[in-house]
Amino acid sequence: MEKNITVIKGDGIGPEVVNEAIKVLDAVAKKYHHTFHYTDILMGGCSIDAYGVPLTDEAIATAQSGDAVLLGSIGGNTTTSPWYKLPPDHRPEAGLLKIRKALGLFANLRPAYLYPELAEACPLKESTSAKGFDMVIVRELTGGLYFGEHTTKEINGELVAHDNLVYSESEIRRIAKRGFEIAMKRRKKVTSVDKANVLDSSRLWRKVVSEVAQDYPEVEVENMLVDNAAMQLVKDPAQFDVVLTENMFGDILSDEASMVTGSIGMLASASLRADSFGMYEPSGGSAPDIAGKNIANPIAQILSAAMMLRYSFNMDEEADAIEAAIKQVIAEGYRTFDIYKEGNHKVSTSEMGDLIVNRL
Ligand SMILES: NC(=O)C1=CN([C@@H]2O[C@H](COP(=O)(O)OP(=O)(O)OC[C@H]3O[C@@H](n4cnc5c(N)ncnc54)[C@H](O)[C@@H]3O)[C@@H](O)[C@H]2O)C=CC1
Ligand SMILES: CC(C)CC(=O)C(=O)O
Ligand SMILES: [Mg+2]
Repeated sequence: MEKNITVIKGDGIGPEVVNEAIKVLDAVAKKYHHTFHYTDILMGGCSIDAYGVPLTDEAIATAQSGDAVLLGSIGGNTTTSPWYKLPPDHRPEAGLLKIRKALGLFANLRPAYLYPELAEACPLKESTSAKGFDMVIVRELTGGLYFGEHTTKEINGELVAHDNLVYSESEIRRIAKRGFEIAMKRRKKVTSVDKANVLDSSRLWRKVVSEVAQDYPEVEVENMLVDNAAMQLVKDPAQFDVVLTENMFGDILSDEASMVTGSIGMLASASLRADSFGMYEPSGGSAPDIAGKNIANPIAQILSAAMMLRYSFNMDEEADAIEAAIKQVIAEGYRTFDIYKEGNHKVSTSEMGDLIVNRL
C-alpha cells in the first residue's frame, strides 16, 4: 500500500522521538512492502519562529490532503520561553488546538496498560500493580473549556479572567457512541467521568451518555465524579475498561493514568473523527527539561505510529508487529531513563528505536 503521512515533529523532544517512529515505520514498510511518503509541516514554537504563527493555513491544507498525521509534541517551558510572552492565540498550544478543530478530530483515544515487566516502574503499591490494568481513556477533543471563549478584563480595578465551557448534545452523543463502540470490542464496561454535582455541562453529559447507553445493553455503565475518578485511578486502576470523559478531565486523567503505566513516555494516543483519518501523538508534551539529550522515551511515539497503522491504514498485522517488538525489548530489560530500575540496560532514545527495529 502507498500512504501519505504528514509529519509534525514540533518542539522539544518531538523531533527526537518522531525520528525513531519514522525509523520503525520505514522498517515496517520494507518488511511488508508498503510505501510511506512523509511530508513535514511546522507547528508550535518552531512555526512561530519561522512564520510568526503557531500553524499556517498552508500547513493545515497539507495535513488535510494526506492520509494521516504523525505528531510529536509542541511547546516550550511555559515559564521561561519567549513564546509565552505572545498573546494566547499566538502561542504553541493554539496551533495544536487549531489543527484538532480544523481536522475535526473529536475522539482522543489514550490506551493505558501496565506491561507486567514494568510493574516495578509503576509507583503504586505492589499488591495493586500486581493485578495489572488495561484501560482506554476516550476523551472528547474538540469541545469544552479549551475551545470556549477566553477573556481577561479589568473589572472594578482588578483583572478578571473568564473561560467558557460549552458542550452541545451532538458533541456529547458522538463521543459517547465512540466510547460504547470501543467498549463492545473490549470488556464491555464504560465509566463516564463528569462533575455533574456542580456543572450543567456535566449534567447534560450524563443525560446524553445514559441515552446512548440504551443502544448498548450489553455494556455496563457507571457514572463517576472526576475527583473520585482521580483517586480511583491510583487506588485500583484495574477496575477501569473504557473511561469516557470530556476534554479537560480527559487531559488531566490521562497524564495520571500514564504515570501508573510507569511513565508518560509510554502513553500513545490517536485523535480520530468518523472516517479513517487520524492524528497520532504521544499523550505527553515536549518535555523541554530533557530535550536535545537523546534520553526521552520514544515508545509512546512509536506506539502512536502503530495506532496510525491500525486505525487509519487498516494494517493490523504491521501494528501487532510493532507492539510485539516493543514488548520484546521491554522483556529483555532495555529501558530509557524514565522507566529504568537497577539491573536493567539503560538505553538512549535512538538506541531504543534501533532495538525495536531489530526485533520487527
Ligand atoms: N500534545 C502536545 O504537544 C502537548 C504539549 N504540551 C506542552 O509541552 C510543554 C511542556 O509541558 P509539561 O507540563 O512539562 O509536560 P510534559 O509532558 O512535556 O513533561 C512532563 C514531565 O514528563 C517528562 N516526559 C514527557 N515525555 C517524556 C518522554 N517521552 N520520556 C521521558 N520523560 C518524558 C518530562 O521530562 C517532564 O519531566 C508545554 O509547553 C506544554 O504546553 C503538553 C502536553 C501535550
Ligand atoms: C494544549 C493541550 C491541550 C495539550 C495537552 O495537554 C494534551 O492534549 O494532552
Ligand atoms: Mg495533556
